[in-house]
Amino acid sequence: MTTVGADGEEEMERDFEAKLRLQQPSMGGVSSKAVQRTNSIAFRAPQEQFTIDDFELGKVFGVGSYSKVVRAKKKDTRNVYALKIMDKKFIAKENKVSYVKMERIVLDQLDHPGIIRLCFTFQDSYSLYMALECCEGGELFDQITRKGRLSEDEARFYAAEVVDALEYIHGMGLIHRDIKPENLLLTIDGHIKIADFGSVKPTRDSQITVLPNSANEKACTFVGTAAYIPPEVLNSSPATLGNDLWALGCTLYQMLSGSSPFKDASEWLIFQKIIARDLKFPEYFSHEARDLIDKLLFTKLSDRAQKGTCFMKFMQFMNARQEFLEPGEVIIMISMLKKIQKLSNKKVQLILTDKPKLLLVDPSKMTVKASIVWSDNPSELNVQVTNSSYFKICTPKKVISFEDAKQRAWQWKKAIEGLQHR
Ligand SMILES: Nc1ncnc2c1ncn2[C@@H]1O[C@H](COP(=O)(O)OP(=O)(O)OP(=O)(O)O)[C@@H](O)[C@H]1O
Repeated sequence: MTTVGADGEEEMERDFEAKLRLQQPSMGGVSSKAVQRTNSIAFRAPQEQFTIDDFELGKVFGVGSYSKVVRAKKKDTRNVYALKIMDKKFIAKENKVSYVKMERIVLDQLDHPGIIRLCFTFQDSYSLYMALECCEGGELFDQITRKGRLSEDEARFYAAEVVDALEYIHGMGLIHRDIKPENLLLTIDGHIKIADFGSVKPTRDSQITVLPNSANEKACTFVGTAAYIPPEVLNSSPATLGNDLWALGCTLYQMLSGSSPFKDASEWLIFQKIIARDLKFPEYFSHEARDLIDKLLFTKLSDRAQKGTCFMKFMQFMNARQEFLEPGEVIIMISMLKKIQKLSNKKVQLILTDKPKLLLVDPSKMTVKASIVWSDNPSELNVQVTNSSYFKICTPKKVISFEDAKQRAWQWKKAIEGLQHR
């Protein structure tokens, strides 16, 4: 980890600000592009000249290990933010400079409805401030604590949203490394947003621009939270995407049972449990939930990270209570999309099955809202792609427009046309 003195503080201020310029990575560009290490970055979220007096401060949303997050209303615009306030001296003393820089730089380049958005930053002599999109619904952790545990339907809904955002994060070549219910925040209307990107690590082929050395930094350093750390990290193996799968397994277990699977009185005892894979399922877990969690918590990394099997188990878990599927009917493609309407846009799951069937499902209840009449004839059913994020499904009666944050518009067209020509 970086040792920080007065120079460290200066470096932190400089990197936090956007004094430096450079090309932005092309979003959705070539995935094999190497991690860009650079001294200069042109930030999307601007460094403003605001002061804390420009805001009316409200309740404290939460306190992290090196920050306090406060509800803050900008006096002139009346816009509300979650202001993450970090004391410069404390950050320097606690060696958290690299975390702050990483979070600032990474959040700036991410753009997904399931990820907290960074709006702008500013600073004064004592503190660094990050104005984040506000999550008024609190932490998923509190939701679990309040209810004791969540139903499988609720867990399915949250798991689908987390997986959606995590797929995007992994697709950008990032390992989050601190997935846990405390870092899954809820919007006022109950949707999940992943927060706390201080522990993020870019993979070698990441599309994200980072500062020099930060891709190698902390590679084998112990980061994250004890109860959610995979066994290989305890053996000093470098971080992989498998870290987040393991943590997702622990989080899903916690949603369904109320506590994390390897909970114990001390970190040492927790680590013993993790290494021994001392995993017990309450008897009320469904077969599908057990199966998925069991897979996500495979000790052997190569088994855990086998994408196909994980996806299959996830689908089985998601399908477990979906009466709209006939026995043996298989989901070919599923996406959380925005259905674009005149007055307000709506989040929907678009599902394509092998029947073939095209269904619009309410993601919070997993109930069918509408079914698009299937036809093998392209004049009666076709997909028009505007760009990788926008497409329309057209039938003689109806045209439905969608926005796909994961930019899979062309994949949707291919999947539907593939079934028409089967
Ligand atoms: N955008 C937000 N909206 C509402 N609350 C938030 C937001 N961001 C963070 N919080 C709250 O503040 C807490 C601390 O934030 P965060 O995890 O980012 O801080 P940290 O110092 O990086 O913490 P950690 O110790 O987990 O690394 C969160 O757990 C959450 O309760």
